[in-house]
Amino acid sequence: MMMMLRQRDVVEVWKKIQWSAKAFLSSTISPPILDVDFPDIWSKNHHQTHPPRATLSAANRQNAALIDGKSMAEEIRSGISDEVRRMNTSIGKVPGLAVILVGERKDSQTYVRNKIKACEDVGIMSVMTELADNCAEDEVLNAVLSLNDNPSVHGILVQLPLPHHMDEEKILNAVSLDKDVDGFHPVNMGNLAMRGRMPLFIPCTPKGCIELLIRSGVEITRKKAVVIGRSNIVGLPTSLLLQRHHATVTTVHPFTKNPEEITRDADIVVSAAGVANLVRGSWIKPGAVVIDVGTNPVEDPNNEHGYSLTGDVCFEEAVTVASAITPVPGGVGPMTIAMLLSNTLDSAKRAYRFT
Ligand SMILES: Nc1nc(=O)c2c([nH]1)NC[C@@H]1CN(c3ccc(C(=O)N[C@@H](CCC(=O)O)C(=O)O)cc3)C=[N+]21
Ligand SMILES: [Mg+2]
Repeated sequence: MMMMLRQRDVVEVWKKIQWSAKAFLSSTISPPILDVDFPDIWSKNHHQTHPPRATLSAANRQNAALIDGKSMAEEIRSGISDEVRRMNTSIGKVPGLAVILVGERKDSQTYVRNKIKACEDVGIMSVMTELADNCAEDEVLNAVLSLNDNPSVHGILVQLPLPHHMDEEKILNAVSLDKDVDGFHPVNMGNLAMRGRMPLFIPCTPKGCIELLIRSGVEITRKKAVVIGRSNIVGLPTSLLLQRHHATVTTVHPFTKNPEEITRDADIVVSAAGVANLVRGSWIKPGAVVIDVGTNPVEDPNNEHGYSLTGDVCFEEAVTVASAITPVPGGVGPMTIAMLLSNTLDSAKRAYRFT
């Protein structure tokens, strides 16, 4: 069922990349795959070919330590709160975060509300720009540009995904490099990827994953790490960051042969696939550390909203095999928000040369 990228597709895609398409199509070498929109479709078969999911019982006891992202995030936030107070006392300034929300997606509204509440809790000033689903791309662009020029704003976050009619790349490129607290600007991402360079900001979720590992006493250097997923916002920067921490990193994605076997070789597994229960207990090497980035909505009649959040990892199974594991919720999610606050504080300190 896996989608294959045929040569014809590759050429079609390549035609979109105009700057050197002609040169390549007329040459004898194959065009490199620089697909701007490759289909990251995970096979749902993994679920069906496995035995039914285990449930936690005396027979399969929990062995893994729980990595408590919620309380680690609280600790970090309390430190940020102290720093914000110190800044305010000594120079009369506080960090400012601007959030741009386009459209009416319920999940995006919830995330944005949580981020703004987190700002309030630590004394970071926040401003919110809400735009309608059908607004023009230029309105979003203008909002970004005016925030770029606003000296009391030190971080700009454009909540993703944007409505389909908008050019996400164009809008993210417009965010001022030194206010890019999400770390999604291609220059920040490029600097993260290149040796000897320092990005101004590291994307929040990857940074949160590393912080979880370090605070749990997990040594990253020399470890085999597998990152499941290669999205721009999580999988890719997490791979880069683990590599900078001297792990040997393998990326698993929908075109990977034997993802189960490859994952089972890892000392550290970070899953950011966005598929509920993709990673079964059999994917985990005994004693491995599992970081579950997935926040997948699954139907849940017992929940007041009719759905609840579940990770990429089949928790009941993995918890009997791993040495440590993050829960969902209460793992990576709260750390993502803590890192956003931390990036915003860093940005304000840089802007005011406050140390
Ligand atoms: N420009 C941009 N930056 C982002 O960082 C970004 C984004 N767009 N779009 C959406 C994703 C998703 N994301 C989450 C943040 C916190 C939790 C979180 O705190 N989760 C809680 C549970 C929340 C709940 O129960 O609703 C937890 O895991 O414990 C989850 C997901 C940031 N994202
Ligand atoms: Mg992905």
